[in-house]
Amino acid sequence: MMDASVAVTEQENVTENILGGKKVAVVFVLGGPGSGKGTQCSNIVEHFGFTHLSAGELLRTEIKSGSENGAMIDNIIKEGRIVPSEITIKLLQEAMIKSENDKFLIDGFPRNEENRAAFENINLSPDFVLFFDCSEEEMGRRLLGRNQGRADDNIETIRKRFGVFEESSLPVVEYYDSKDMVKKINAAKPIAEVFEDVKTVFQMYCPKHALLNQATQMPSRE
Ligand SMILES: Nc1ncnc2c1ncn2[C@@H]1O[C@H](COP(=O)(O)OP(=O)(O)OP(=O)(O)O)[C@@H](O)[C@H]1O
Ligand SMILES: O=c1ccn([C@@H]2O[C@H](COP(=O)(O)O)[C@@H](O)[C@H]2O)c(=O)[nH]1
Repeated sequence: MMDASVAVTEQENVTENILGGKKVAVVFVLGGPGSGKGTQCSNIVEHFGFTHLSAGELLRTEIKSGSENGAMIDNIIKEGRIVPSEITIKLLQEAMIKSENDKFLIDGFPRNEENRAAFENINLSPDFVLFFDCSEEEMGRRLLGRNQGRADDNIETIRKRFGVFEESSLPVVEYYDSKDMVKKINAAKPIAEVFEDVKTVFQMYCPKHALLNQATQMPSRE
């Protein structure tokens, strides 16, 4: 797996990602439950002008909206299992089309091979995959301390989520790693230190943003 300090260059030979009439850039943000994906995505949004789409958050919003799939999604999340691809992909597509932005962090998706293949079937592919690597012990501590009232942040569901991550989600990371698309980050460090490593990856990916940020000390909003 490539270390995060190795440059990610904008790929010349990838299929163009066209969605809703615009060309979009997608970065998948993967890692175990509690590895810090959401926390670091907020920092990336602020510094590099991406829009953060958390698949889990879109599903929780769908439950709250009282949609016909709400009860089914709720049950799946409480059991730590994975929602069928067509539901999650529809929510992600709608959010990307609705957004005025053209670059997206897709956080917590794809979670299994079926998710990954279904995303490829809509002719979108990620520019790269940011993978937050952290021990279960540390992730468990963080989840139990998160205190956001999430129905799945209890010890029983956390154990199931870890099992699903190991069995179904890690193979997705391995798949992208076999294509040299994974930037692995040591997520066990304090938040600010993790972000230093994340910044290195994104500065290499979007050097124009890095220069703008250096010149103005302001978040880029291109
Ligand atoms: N590097 C870190 N060190 C210590 N605590 C952290 C770190 N990163 C995040 N946290 C805390 O751990 C908890 C989980 O973080 P976060 O919600 O970002 O994880 P996540 O990977 O998005 O989780 P999930 O997949 O369950 O949504 C939060 O309370 C957050 O403040
Ligand atoms: O693509 C996805 C993303 C999430 N889920 C379900 O939601 C919960 C919570 O996800 P977080 O990323 O921790 O917010 C997850 O355990 C799954 O049950 C999903 O099915 N598909």
